[in-house]
Amino acid sequence: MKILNVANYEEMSSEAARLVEQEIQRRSNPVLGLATGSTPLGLYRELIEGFNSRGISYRNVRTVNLDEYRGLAKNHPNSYYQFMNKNLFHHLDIREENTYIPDGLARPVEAECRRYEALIDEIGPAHLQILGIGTNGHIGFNEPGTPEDSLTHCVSLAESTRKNNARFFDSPEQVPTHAITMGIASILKSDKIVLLASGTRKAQAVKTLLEGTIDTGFPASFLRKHPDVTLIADQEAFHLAKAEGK
Ligand SMILES: O=P(O)(O)OC[C@H]1O[C@](O)(CO)[C@@H](O)[C@@H]1O
Repeated sequence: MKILNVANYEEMSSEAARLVEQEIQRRSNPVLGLATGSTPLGLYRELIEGFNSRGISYRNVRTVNLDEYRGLAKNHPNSYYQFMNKNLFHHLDIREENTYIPDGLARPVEAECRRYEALIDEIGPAHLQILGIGTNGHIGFNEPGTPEDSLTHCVSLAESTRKNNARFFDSPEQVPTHAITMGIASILKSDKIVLLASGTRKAQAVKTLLEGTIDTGFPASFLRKHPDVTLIADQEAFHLAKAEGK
């Protein structure tokens, strides 16, 4: 794993944007794997800036998102479909039909998971996948216990994840109990992975990622088996690992 230890959130975001833009400029039909959550918001602001002032076009870019809440319609304010439109897609020249996110309402859910995995294989896998990390080591919505060979599937969200994400909803009870997520194997299909971590809240997760064992108890640990992962983390996120000389 390559490690970029940066000063702060802004630097993490601009380093990540630099890697994404490099990928876009060197390919005729780039495929980006995208994430939600608060961590990539700064990256998305940088990409919008790159579109507005550095002339980076998304006309030929296709995107596949990691996950979507189960039971939320596309037009629900907390759906990841809305999140992506509001925080990125609506500010770029990307074509709507080139942006893919699981359908949180599709039934049966197993068919939607199979459709999404087939889509990843058909248009992708991603040339570059952006990831955040949960405090419990989840990537996408792959909670602890998820097997390494998992493909897109429906998950029951950990209470800690629902609690962490409650800040985006009017009340904690409104956080959906389930989600559709790319599996660990689906994520590892990507050519390159860029994992972002910022703030003291993520320090224990970064330490476990770098120093713990590779097993299902900490899903992000499987990233250590991938040949091209770059961790971009700021000083606060690194401080526990650093305290032990890492
Ligand atoms: O970036 P945040 O908001 O800390 O979330 C971390 C992770 O949790 C999720 O939002 C899912 O709960 C992921 O999409 C994200 O990578």
